[in-house]
Amino acid sequence: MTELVNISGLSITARLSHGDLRLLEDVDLDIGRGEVVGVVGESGSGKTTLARSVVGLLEKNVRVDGGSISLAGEQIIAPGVDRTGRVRGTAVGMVFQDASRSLNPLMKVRAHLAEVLRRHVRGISRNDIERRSVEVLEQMRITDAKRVLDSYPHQLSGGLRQRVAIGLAVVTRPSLVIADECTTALDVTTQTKVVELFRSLVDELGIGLLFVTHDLMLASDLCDRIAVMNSGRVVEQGPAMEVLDRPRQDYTQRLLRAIPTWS
Ligand SMILES: Nc1ncnc2c1ncn2[C@@H]1O[C@H](COP(=O)(O)OP(=O)(O)OP(=O)(O)O)[C@@H](O)[C@H]1O
Repeated sequence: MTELVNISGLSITARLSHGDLRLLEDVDLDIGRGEVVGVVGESGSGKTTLARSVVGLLEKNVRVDGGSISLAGEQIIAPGVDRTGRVRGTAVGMVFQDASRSLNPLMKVRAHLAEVLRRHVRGISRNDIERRSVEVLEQMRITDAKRVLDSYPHQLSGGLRQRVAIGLAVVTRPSLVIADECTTALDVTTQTKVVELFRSLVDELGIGLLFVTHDLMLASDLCDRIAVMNSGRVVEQGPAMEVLDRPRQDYTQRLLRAIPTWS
């Protein structure tokens, strides 16, 4: 599998009024093209910090003080280096937890897609915007794309809104998508459909997917590899079935025991 993302020895610290707090400690993680890598762990283990570091969306009090992140061979993050502005929204798409919050309630879906396309595809024509918008919604398995384009977010179901949010993340044809707890707000049936959609997008488009979740069952359904985080460190990583069926670390075993239906 061709390597797409290489995270090597990444350490990140937050500056607080009473001193420094280590958020990530010496994290190594690779993502290949056409590969889904799940990042799992308890609340506060550092999953979101890791995901946001790849797109440079860290808060002002947070700094990278060791290691690096490369995307398609280009270093985008290192101490004192932040080239994420040039890949965010173009080479890297993002989907966050709550689609209704990432969509502007006053804008129709058509205007959302047009805004992203105009921002990232210089000189794109009106016809191409319309063509690409319909195409991406169809890629999201949305059958009535024209109706959805003419809808405001509140006129769509939660599942459809999340499909639109995923469409917005992939409309610029990124090589990597980062999804942070993007199914958490959905009911179980809709979660399953979103997971199936992600799997087919990754297989069809050959993108890499970094899938952050606290839900190990979901991770087992979708991910090729899994990294388990605890207190800012990756404590275990490997092929999903290996990590989940034969966990080596006590911490992973405890996470699995906390799922009543896991056997
Ligand atoms: N800017 C910041 N300043 C101070 N502390 C921070 C900052 N950002 C994150 N943290 C702390 O770092 C730890 C890791 O947070 P992070 O959001 O990455 O965890 P998480 O695994 O994604 O958790 P959750 O599943 O609840 O979203 C938490 O204890 C959090 O409070």
